[in-house]
This record gives sequence, structure tokens and C-alpha cells, in this order.
Amino acid sequence: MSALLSVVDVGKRFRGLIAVDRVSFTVEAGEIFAVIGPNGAGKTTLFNMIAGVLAPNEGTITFRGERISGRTPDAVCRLGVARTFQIVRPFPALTVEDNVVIGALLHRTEMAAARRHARDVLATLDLFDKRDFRASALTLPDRKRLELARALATDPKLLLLDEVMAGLRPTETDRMVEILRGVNRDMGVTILLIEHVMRAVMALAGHMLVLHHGAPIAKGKPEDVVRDQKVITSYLGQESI
Ligand SMILES: Nc1ncnc2c1ncn2[C@@H]1O[C@H](COP(=O)(O)OP(=O)(O)OP(=O)(O)O)[C@@H](O)[C@H]1O
Repeated sequence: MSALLSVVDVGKRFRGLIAVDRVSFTVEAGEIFAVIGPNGAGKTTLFNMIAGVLAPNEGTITFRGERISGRTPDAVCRLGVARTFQIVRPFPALTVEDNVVIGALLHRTEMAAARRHARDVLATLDLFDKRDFRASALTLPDRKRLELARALATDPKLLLLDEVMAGLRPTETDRMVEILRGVNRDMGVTILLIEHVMRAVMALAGHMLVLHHGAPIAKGKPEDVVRDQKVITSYLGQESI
């Protein structure tokens, strides 16, 4: 494996508040990497810097050897980084398929090719039968999968998932874990996820980083990180594993 994403000494301040404080980590090509931590720890701010929504105040972010920190979201997406949002945001009035076609058009100019690709992605995510539904008519688990389908349609090398398990029941969470394993294994997509549902994190992640008040307090394999006293005190004490 080789480094796909490299985050080095990255920091972000909002006026006086240090939201992300000198964070460094590497995501290897092909792995699933999780970022965890309590509310307000800086996880979404970190994602926003990787995705180009926010520019870091310090440090550098490199993707496939190219510096991406400070670039626009569109430029970062074109290089192969796609994301889902904590609050799912498909176009509600469009059909499921048309929502995914929009993603597919990033790297395709022909509508027929984009539609074919969109249908392949929908089939992979078990949404093919609902392709003609309006996005607004979907249940929450289906909307989460649609959000994932839209991101995957852009042919990412790296997928950023922001709390994709939030609001799902345990059986739906297990289904999403299986889907993400398939996306990682069969489509060769590297995954970086922010997640509070520890059962899903433990089932998926090969490595993880724990943030607390913006700073990294632990990094490594999940089975080691969850035994770290700092992590238990600052985060896991409040959560159920
Ligand atoms: N645009 C902004 N302006 C000012 N402060 C912000 C902004 N975005 C985030 N913050 C602050 O930065 C800190 C980190 O927030 P962030 O949303 O990154 O945390 P998080 O770990 O993603 O939390 P959660 O698990 O609740 O989503 C918080 O104190 C938050 O209030």
C-alpha cells in the first residue's frame, strides 16, 4: 500500500477558536480509515479542508502526491475525492437516477454513458428498483444510500463519509457496513469516514484517528486505540462500543 492522502500539521482557526490543531495522518490506498471524537472535536472541519470547502491556516494536504489544500471543492472532486454530507442533500424533486446521473457527468460528456454508469452504481447499492422515485420519497436509509451513490458516480479514488450511519437502526447499519465493505473491496475505493457508531467503526476501519478539542489524542489500529485511557476518558466513556 502507498499513501493516497497525506495530512501534515494541518490547523484551522475560527477567530479565537482552534477547531483543528496540528493534525497529521496518512491514509493508504485501499484502506478504510476512521476519524472519531466527541461533538465539536473538529472532524467536519478537517473533512471540509480535505474536500476544499475550507482552506487550512497551516499545514498541507496532499492527495496522490499533489497538494490539494486551498484548492476549490470542484478541483478536489475532479482529482478523485468525493464526499457525503452529515445532513443528506440530494436534489429532492429529481428522480433517484437523475441525482446519480449528475455525479456521473463529472467525468462523462455523453448523457447515455452517464446514465449507464448511474444505473450500474444504483444496482451496486440496491437502489436500481427505486431509480424512478423522487429523491424526496425515499426513506432515510435509502436517502443515505442515494447520497453514497451520488458520490460514487463521480468515480472517486477516495470517499469521505460524514456520519453515514447516523439515524440508522442496527440492521440498517449492518447493511451499510456490508455495502461499504463492497465499495472498498470490489470498486477499489479508499474510504475515510467520520463516525460515532463505534460498532460500524470497529467493523470497518483498519486504522483510526481520535480528535479531542481539535487535537489528535490517539492514532493506530482500532483494537489498540479503544484501549487507550485518554480515548476512553474523553470519548468512549460516553459511547457504547
Ligand atoms: N464556520 C465556523 N465558524 C465558527 N466556528 C466553527 C465553524 N465551523 C465549526 N466551528 C467550530 O469548530 C469546532 C469544531 O467543529 P466541527 O463541526 O468540525 O466538529 P465535529 O467534530 O465535526 O462535531 P460533530 O461530531 O458535532 O459534527 C466547534 O467548536 C465548532 O463550533
